[in-house]
Amino acid sequence: MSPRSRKNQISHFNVMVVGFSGVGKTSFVRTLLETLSLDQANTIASNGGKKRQIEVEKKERIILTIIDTPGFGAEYLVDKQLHDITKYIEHQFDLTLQEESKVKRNPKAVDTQVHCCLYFIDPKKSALDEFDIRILKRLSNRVNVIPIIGKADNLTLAQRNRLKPSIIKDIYTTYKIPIYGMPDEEDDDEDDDDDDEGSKKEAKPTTLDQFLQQFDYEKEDNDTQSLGRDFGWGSIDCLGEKYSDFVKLKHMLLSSHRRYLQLDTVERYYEQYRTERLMYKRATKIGMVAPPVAPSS
Ligand SMILES: Nc1nc2c(ncn2[C@@H]2O[C@H](COP(=O)(O)OP(=O)(O)OP(=O)(O)O)[C@@H](O)[C@H]2O)c(=O)[nH]1
Repeated sequence: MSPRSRKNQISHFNVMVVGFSGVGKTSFVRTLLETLSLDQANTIASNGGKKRQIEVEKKERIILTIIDTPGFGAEYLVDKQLHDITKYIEHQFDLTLQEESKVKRNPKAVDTQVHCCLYFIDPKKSALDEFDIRILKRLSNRVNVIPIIGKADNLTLAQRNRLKPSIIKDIYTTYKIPIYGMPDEEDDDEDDDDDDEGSKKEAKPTTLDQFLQQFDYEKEDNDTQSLGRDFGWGSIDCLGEKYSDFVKLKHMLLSSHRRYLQLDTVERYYEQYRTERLMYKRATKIGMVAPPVAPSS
């Protein structure tokens, strides 16, 4: 590939932020955009300003799209909101499926699949509750999920040190939710049979522990360019490793893990969705599944 065509190659990377209302999703997005020295001209607003698209690295030509979803509100609406979020993710798979089935594919088709979903956990909780579990289970069926402890500056160090292992235990051991980074049993078996394949997989970073991040942000009115929160008695620098894992997460998302997240999306989630759709189509064709009936008025 010529240096010129490599330069012109664009990689789309799409990240979704999900969580209950007020857990700091939008503040996180703002922080990320601030640290990327966002050129406002490159920001596009759609669906009420919930989607932002930017070019993050000139050399690699990555276009980052952040989908900021409305926070979960009343408990009775959680399932409806969750349904809308999963429908959005599935719709992006449908677009790829449609594109793939064309005789002549569009070489400029944009990859809109959601490569990663950051799930913000309310720091007021002492452990995951039934809603978190339900949301995490459902999302991790369709997308790479990375759990985040939002607004963790509200916690003392002791509280943080209790909450983090408790969440890890719930996800890995108690509920066995297949979030991003969870080693899956099939992979272990394959590794035993195939050493080469095994060594390739080892290269994939799988440290869930590092993914539980905490964030803090409020931009100063006088714009002194410090990304932090001023409490009067002192201020917190959200880019400081002492207070927040923001810098680590940003590096993982945009550099060290980006390709793995994109690959996993295609190989694991899209392929699974594609198989489900094709099987459903075949089943409806031979009459095993009745097509959905419109409700009678
Ligand atoms: N202490 C603290 N406050 C925060 C942090 N992040 C956000 N906040 C504050 O929490 C409030 C809600 O933050 P948002 O970022 O709007 O939360 P959200 O999750 O986007 O909320 P919805 O849009 O309702 O879903 C705001 O007043 C923020 O200033 C944080 O890391 N620490």
